[in-house]
Amino acid sequence: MSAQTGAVAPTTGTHLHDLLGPWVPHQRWYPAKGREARTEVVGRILLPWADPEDVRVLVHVVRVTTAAGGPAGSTGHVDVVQVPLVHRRAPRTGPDAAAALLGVLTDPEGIGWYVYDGPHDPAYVEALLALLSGQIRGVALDASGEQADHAGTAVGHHPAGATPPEPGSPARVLRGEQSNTSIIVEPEDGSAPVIVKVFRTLHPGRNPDVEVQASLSPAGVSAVPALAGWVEGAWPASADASAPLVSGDLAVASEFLVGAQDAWREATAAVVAGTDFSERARALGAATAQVHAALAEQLPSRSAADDDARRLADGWRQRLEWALSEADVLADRADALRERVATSAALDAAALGVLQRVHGDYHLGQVLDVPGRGWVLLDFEGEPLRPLAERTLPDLALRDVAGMLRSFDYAARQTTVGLAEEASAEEARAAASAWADAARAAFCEGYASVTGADPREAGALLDALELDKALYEVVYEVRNRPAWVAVPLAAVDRLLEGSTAA
Ligand SMILES: Nc1ncnc2c1ncn2[C@@H]1O[C@H](COP(=O)(O)OP(=O)(O)O)[C@@H](O)[C@H]1O
Ligand SMILES: O=P(O)(O)O[C@H]1O[C@H](CO)[C@@H](O[C@H]2O[C@H](CO)[C@@H](O)[C@H](O)[C@H]2O)[C@H](O)[C@H]1O
Repeated sequence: MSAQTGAVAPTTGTHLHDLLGPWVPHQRWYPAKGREARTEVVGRILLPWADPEDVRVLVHVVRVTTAAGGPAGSTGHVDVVQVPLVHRRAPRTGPDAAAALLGVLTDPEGIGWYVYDGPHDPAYVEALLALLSGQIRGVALDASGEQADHAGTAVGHHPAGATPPEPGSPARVLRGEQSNTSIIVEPEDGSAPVIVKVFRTLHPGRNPDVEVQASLSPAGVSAVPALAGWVEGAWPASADASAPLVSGDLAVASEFLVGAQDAWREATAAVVAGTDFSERARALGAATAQVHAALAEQLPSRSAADDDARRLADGWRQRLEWALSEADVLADRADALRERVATSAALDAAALGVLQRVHGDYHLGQVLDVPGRGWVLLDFEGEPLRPLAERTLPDLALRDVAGMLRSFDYAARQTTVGLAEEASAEEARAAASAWADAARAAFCEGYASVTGADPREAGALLDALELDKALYEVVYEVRNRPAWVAVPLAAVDRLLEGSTAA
């Protein structure tokens, strides 16, 4: 559970793949965890910052092709990931240098290069800041390492009035559970600190995190961090020399919220201490409703049509089949789940109301408690396991409510994972359940205090969205944290038995 370099012994090789092959699968952001996959470098972008004779900052674009099959018969697919590396003629010194070393690469001239994980190497961080402030542009390299014809392969932007930190400002990689890799930059010249999120899985088109921050922060919405800049890139669609370029965002920079504490930590501390969280959950419900209102105002929104109802229902059915193919722990429940989803999928567009841009992967880890500012919502990228095109479609705001209700359940019940079957464990489970019920109810009340409608009135629709989320979570846990799969699995069972809506 770390965004830092995975613990892999450095290797040596004559091809970059010799180093990437053993290292990439151990990284937190590797999209094919636990499955058979092939990795292939399809593009390289040189960030011309350091002296290229001694230090080369290279962003590698790697295609990860996951094989079909596996224990539950999952379908294969392709992910494109960003792997920034720094190649150095001499080894780097410093506290985290050894941990960030992938290995030593010997080039065709017999010259050795020490290859480091970019976010943990100051040369990459400096180049990233130089990109953001427009001091450099990335340059595409072809397979032989020569400059390729493709223009504009990495270009930084920042909003008028924002001043990205100067290259060389002190920086550190955020440690913690993350799908991407974030670097906190705290300039010494008194200018505003920023957090730069380096996207790991790349997608064509505007990243929703960039889009949402660019729309909400100028509109004065303080419950979302201000945008400080972004880096747009272009990379070949495949390793074929004639492959067309695909463009999309490589990184986003936001104001760094100093002294903030995330809601997951606050909530889990409250569970452990047995403290009531209702007041905080109520405020979070109200903040969520306010951000939903701003998203509906700033980005496209419309009344749901019959097509939308069909799309939503198809989405639930597909999600269930995907979850069944990915997680064999669901196999025993397949019939009951198909029956439940078929019932929920008999939807009427009128019951859906308005569709709008939503957060899409809303949970307690996506919210910060900022001193003097209250709850601030982060990470509008949507679910990392869902295709990007789907994540930006107008959707039900209720999906985010369901996400946060699931998260209160997680916060409470993860404390009881692994407890033996004894009386004290039963008591702990009952206390966790009561805590979750109270937090879920308060969140809905807070939401209703802004919109005038309590999300629980949506009844079966809210349950269907929670079930959809819990199925996603089962797959997420199977892939990332198998010890926690019992948490969403218990929710699947409760939802199959009846409603769990608070
Ligand atoms: N603007 C910010 N200020 C302070 N901390 C932040 C900010 N943005 C993100 N973080 C921290 O980084 C963590 C990961 O950020 P997030 O955008 O959710 O990344 P990911 O998409 O990789 O999960 C958050 O949980 C939070 O602790
Ligand atoms: O990395 P992201 O924040 O984009 O989201 C992914 O990872 C989350 C875990 O960090 C995962 O959230 C699940 O676990 C949370 C507790 O760690 C819990 O609060 C959430 O309710 C639960 O969904 C999220 O699903 C995944 O997309």
